[in-house]
Amino acid sequence: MLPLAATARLQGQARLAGSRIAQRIPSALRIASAPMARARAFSLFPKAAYASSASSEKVPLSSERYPYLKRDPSFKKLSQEDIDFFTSVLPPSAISQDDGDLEPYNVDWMHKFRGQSKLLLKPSSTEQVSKILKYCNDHKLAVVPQGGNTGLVGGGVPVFDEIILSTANMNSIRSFDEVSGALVCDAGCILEVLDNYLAEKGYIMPLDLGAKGSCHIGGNVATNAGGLRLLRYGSLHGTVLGLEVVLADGTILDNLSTLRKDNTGYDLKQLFIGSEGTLGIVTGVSIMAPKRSKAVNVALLGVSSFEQVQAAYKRSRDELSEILSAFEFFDEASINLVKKHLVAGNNDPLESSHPFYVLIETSGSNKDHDDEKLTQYLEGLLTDEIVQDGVVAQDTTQFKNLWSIREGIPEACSKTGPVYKYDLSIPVPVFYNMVEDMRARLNEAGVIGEDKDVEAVVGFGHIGDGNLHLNIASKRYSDKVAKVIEPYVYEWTAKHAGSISSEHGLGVFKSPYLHYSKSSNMIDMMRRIKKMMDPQGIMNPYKYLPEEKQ
Ligand SMILES: O=C(O)CC[C@@H](O)C(=O)O
Ligand SMILES: [Zn+2]
Repeated sequence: MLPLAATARLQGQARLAGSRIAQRIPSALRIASAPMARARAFSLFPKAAYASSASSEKVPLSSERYPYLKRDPSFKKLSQEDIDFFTSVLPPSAISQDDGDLEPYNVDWMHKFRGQSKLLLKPSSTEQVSKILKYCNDHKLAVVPQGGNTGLVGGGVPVFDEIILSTANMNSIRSFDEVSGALVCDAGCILEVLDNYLAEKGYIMPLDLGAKGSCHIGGNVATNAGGLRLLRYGSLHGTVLGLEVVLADGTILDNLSTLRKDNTGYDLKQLFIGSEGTLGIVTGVSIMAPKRSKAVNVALLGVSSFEQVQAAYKRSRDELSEILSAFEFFDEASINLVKKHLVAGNNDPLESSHPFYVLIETSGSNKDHDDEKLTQYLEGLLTDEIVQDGVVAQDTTQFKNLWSIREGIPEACSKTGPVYKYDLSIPVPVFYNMVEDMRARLNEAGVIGEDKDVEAVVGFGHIGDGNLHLNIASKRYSDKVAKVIEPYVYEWTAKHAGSISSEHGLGVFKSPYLHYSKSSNMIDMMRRIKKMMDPQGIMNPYKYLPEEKQ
């Protein structure tokens, strides 16, 4: 078997019969270094943190954009007495009433949602969180919990004058068990910091997101973040072992268990995973870290149709199943935006453009074995003309560069202005019909183009998780555009028995549409749970559950 380097550049040769494959590989060998040099050009943009470069000044108030939202008059307005109480609990450095300080906490990173909070609290212990919530509950002061503020549905920023309770000062690792891999940490630990800590010990965080440099693990849990390797490690509903949560009335639910198996009573932690801060604040997390793989490979492939993307995925499950750790796809419109907005020059790791791209990652324990498996798989795809072209990363820099293209898509989409973002769970065979339908609808409405409201309609996502990301990158908000997209996108999803949010959650953006994915009995049950756990409704109001019709 040829070493992996031999397939560093895989050139599709449509007329090549299977028996002549051996002749093709040596020719691939000869050009192995050239495309990788091009791939290096993709390292030019920072991706350590999600950061929007545009000014946040022009972001309209959420209450203006969503006029149906009305401040609940039963919530108390802040008084000096309240400030005096918080000053007795927290040091001065952990309290801010300054509009300038509050700006990045009032506005989400996409610059789509703006709240009007006048108070930011940054407790550093669970006891402080408990005292704050008890006080807020007793005085009916509304609270929005906030982690790294990388959410995509306006769930982590206030709508009106809710007090912002940030977990930024709660960032200690409490314990790590090097035998079982159980990690216990504060909610405000940054995902990437945790992953780097575990890397030194030969472990890995079981989730990975483009926002890893900024997002907090508590926020990940509260939103049930999915990410790039859910295919391999499963969802947080499986990997979280225990949680410490402060309830609305200040009660501390201490369940930072590190047990893998615990069959005693209702599994309450599951209720908080994905509850978006509406039932309580996650202050501590216990999570199962898997062993870090010793051999990791990444390949980027150019594919001519979405049918072929599916064929490549199906085959990867047959041929790479035990080492497959990510299978992502994106369309040409996605890479075009990355090239236009994030990469200097018009570099491309592949020789020419393709309608679709697939990024495959394998993570195993035996490099030779994995190289051989991946090589066989890629050769098969080429022989059967499932892919047209491809590169395999040869070192860590190239590995990062290839991932940067995929991880850079959300940032590239937001470069010219607001993005209409949809994260849909729908059957993979109809994935791309959604994107094409939407493109056709917007074209027909005459809103796509250079001097029009919409810059591009892009489709990408986690094929292995059945999760499509549909992004409509725009230059400005427009009612006309919004009406072409919604409620069509939700109706279409419901028609295909899908979910209107596969991983980003509901927040303020999707809560009115919950009925497209959940029955009225289920929504009713959710309301009852909310009322039982937060009878005053102080926890992250105006979000998650649709407004109750009076
Ligand atoms: O911005 C998006 O629509 C997707 C963000 C994230 O879930 C991703 O998969 O990159
Ligand atoms: Zn995603």
